This record gives sequence, structure tokens and C-alpha cells, in this order.
Amino acid sequence: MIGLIGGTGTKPLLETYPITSTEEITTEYGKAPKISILEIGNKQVAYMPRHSMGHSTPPHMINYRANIEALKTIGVNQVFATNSVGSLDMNIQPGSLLIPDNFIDFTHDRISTFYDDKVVHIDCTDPFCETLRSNLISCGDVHPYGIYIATQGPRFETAAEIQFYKQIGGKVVGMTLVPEVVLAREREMCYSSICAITNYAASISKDKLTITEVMDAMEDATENLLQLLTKTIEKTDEKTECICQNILNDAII
Ligand SMILES: CSC[C@H]1O[C@H](OP(=O)(O)O)[C@H](O)[C@@H]1O
Ligand code: HPA
Repeated sequence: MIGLIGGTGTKPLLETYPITSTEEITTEYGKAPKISILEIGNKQVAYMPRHSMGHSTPPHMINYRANIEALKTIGVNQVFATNSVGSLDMNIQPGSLLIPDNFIDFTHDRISTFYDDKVVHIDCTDPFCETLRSNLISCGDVHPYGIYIATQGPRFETAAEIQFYKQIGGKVVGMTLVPEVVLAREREMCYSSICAITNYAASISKDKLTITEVMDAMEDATENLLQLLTKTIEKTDEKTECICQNILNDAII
């Protein structure tokens, strides 16, 4: 089954696609946000709002393990995730979409593995599923790559941090991709992110960064996002064999 983890401003998904059922799942890691099964094109898709209903959980408090485990429990093995992000590049403008191809992790104090009792080292050279990424890239007008800088939040970044992230190759910055993508990988799920650019990151534009700016830009990006999701999900083969789904074969000591 295909899963859709929705970030900031993705409530319109629930108003756009028919809801066929809902699932409330409590995992051994805790309770996950309510999942709605949506009919998108010809497929049943499990939508989970990452921050829970009404965007009530901040990024550093999300129970990422419960979220991924709940999706796995109901049979999800391919995940599209939306992430709203700040841009570090004047050519990557608010309102546009970017499909990241890698990340650099600056988060801390987050539980980022399912394996505390077993020694497991998964390969993360290319952390995203290339099959899902290429489907997305072929289905819409998107920036096809870029490094996502993962920050701890919940505060936005300082000017000095953003200038540093830019120097090390970062294209976009956000607070939620990690450890979500890593945990999905540990559960052998294909995972790709769709980053919605909601603002220029701190100091990239001279303007002060506000939540209103972020929410307004997300609204502007919604139509494009919905079109991209509909087309990509229709095209996604749920039975495809993928290396993401065997990643543990060479990872356990
Ligand atoms: C509302 S702006 C900051 C907030 O938005 C991003 O969340 P998401 O990736 O779930 O769209 C960001 O990382 C912060 O959590
Ligand atoms: O500029 C940002 N920084 C971090 N997270 C974000 N989420 C949206 N915009 C931003």
C-alpha cells in the first residue's frame, strides 16, 4: 500500500480525495496520529498528518517511531512525505517544489532507530527511494535534486547557521525529514520526500521570517502539490521490487 505523510498545510488533501475509512493505531512505541485511507486515482492511500490533527505536535516532539510503525502495521511499503522548507538558494523560489536526493542531519536528542537491542547499520548512501523519486520528477514541474538540511527546531535558524549550511551544499532546510526517512528505511519501506518551498531561509532574504509567510506560501503551493501527488500515485506500481525493501539483508551483525 502507498502511504502519504502530510506535513504543514496538507489538510486540503482530506478535502480533495474521498475518505474510504480511518485507522487508529497504537504501536509498541506509542499512539500514532489518525490515519485516513484516501482514494487517489485508482489506489487506496494511507494519509497520516505528521504533526497530528490540527498541527498540534511540534517537530522535535513527534513520535517518529510510532508514526512509521503504524504505517508499516497497516501494510504500507511505499511512502511519499511532504515537507515544508526554507530555501537557501535565490533560484529556488517560494511556491515551488523540490525532490531532495540527500540530507545532512543537525538534529539531536531524537530517537532515530528501531534497533537498540540489536546491532544494525543500514546503508544510507542514497537515503531516498530512487524509483519513487524518478516517478515524482517525471510527473511534475519540480527541482529534481538538492540536499535537505535537517535542523532540530522548533526555532528557525540563525543567519550564521544558514550561511554555514549553504557553504556545505544545503539547498533547503526543515525540521522533520530526519529521523522519519531513516526509520522508514529501517522498516524497509521506499520513501521519497516532496519539499514545498515556503520561504527563503533566514538571511537569504532580508525579510524577517514569519509563520504567516510560511502558511500563505504553502497554500500557494497546494494546487501543484495535489496535481503532482495524483499523477505520481497513479503511476506508482505497488508491486514493484525495490532494493529499499531488502535493505536489512546486509545490515545486521
Ligand atoms: C510551520 S513552519 C515550520 C514547520 O514546518 C515544517 O514541517 P513539515 O516538514 O511537517 O511541513 C518544519 O520542518 C517545521 O516543523
Ligand atoms: O526556514 C525554515 N527553516 C526550518 N524549517 C522550515 N520549515 C519551513 N520553513 C523553514
